[in-house]
Amino acid sequence: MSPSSPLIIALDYPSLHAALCMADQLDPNRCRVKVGKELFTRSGPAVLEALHGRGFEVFLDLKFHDIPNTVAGAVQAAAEQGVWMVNLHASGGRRMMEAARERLERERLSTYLIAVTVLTSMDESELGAIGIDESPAAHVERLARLTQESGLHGVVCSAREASRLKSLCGDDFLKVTPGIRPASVAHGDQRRVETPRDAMASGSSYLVVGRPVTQAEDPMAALAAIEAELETR
Ligand SMILES: O=C(O)c1cc(=O)[nH]c(=O)n1[C@@H]1O[C@H](COP(=O)(O)O)[C@@H](O)[C@H]1O
Repeated sequence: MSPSSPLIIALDYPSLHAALCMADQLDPNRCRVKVGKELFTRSGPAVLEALHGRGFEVFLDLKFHDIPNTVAGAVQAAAEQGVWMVNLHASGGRRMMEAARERLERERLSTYLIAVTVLTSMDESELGAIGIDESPAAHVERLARLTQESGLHGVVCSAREASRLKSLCGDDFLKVTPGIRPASVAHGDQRRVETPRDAMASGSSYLVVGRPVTQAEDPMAALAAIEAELETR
């Protein structure tokens, strides 16, 4: 059964063993998990098998960005391994996104396909330095529109943009929001952050939480505090 919780815990660990130690403390009925570049590069598909075997729905976060044919093949490979969700970069463009979506349709694979808009670690000055002269919010909007027109299920954005995207793209278009920081937790490399409660209030569909839980002195207490914060919304 799919968990009703919006929480996705980012298993950003340097080994399969470390990731599974955390997964074994988590309840697949209460959260989903995310496998990212570091863990997948080290452990490969074995980590997906291990997490699926424990009953978790897995978001494979490899943020594909390449020519359409290559990305379509990579998305198919991810979906064939049974992941719940996979992502690519919206900045790869419409043809790339359409090719990936069409491949999933052709193969009758039901994995959620979403696109990263503007990384939550980026602010306006960093966007300017790569030649994008609009605010993060405006650029997120532009890429979210393109993503929706390309037929994907939703986007990764910061929770700060979620409410605008909700009115622009509708309730069913997924807003997956990393950069979640409970009030007392350091922002680290994240720039466009929101607390768990405010992220849900602004229309996020799913909250991606990594270090506030995984690097906490007591990860399970940190997770329980976030769950409690969400319950009092
Ligand atoms: O696609 C993602 O998951 C992602 C997109 C984005 O814009 N920002 C972002 O932080 N992420 C991922 O979300 C997780 C956030 O982790 P913490 O900052 O530790 O909570 C990391 O695994 C990032 O790779």
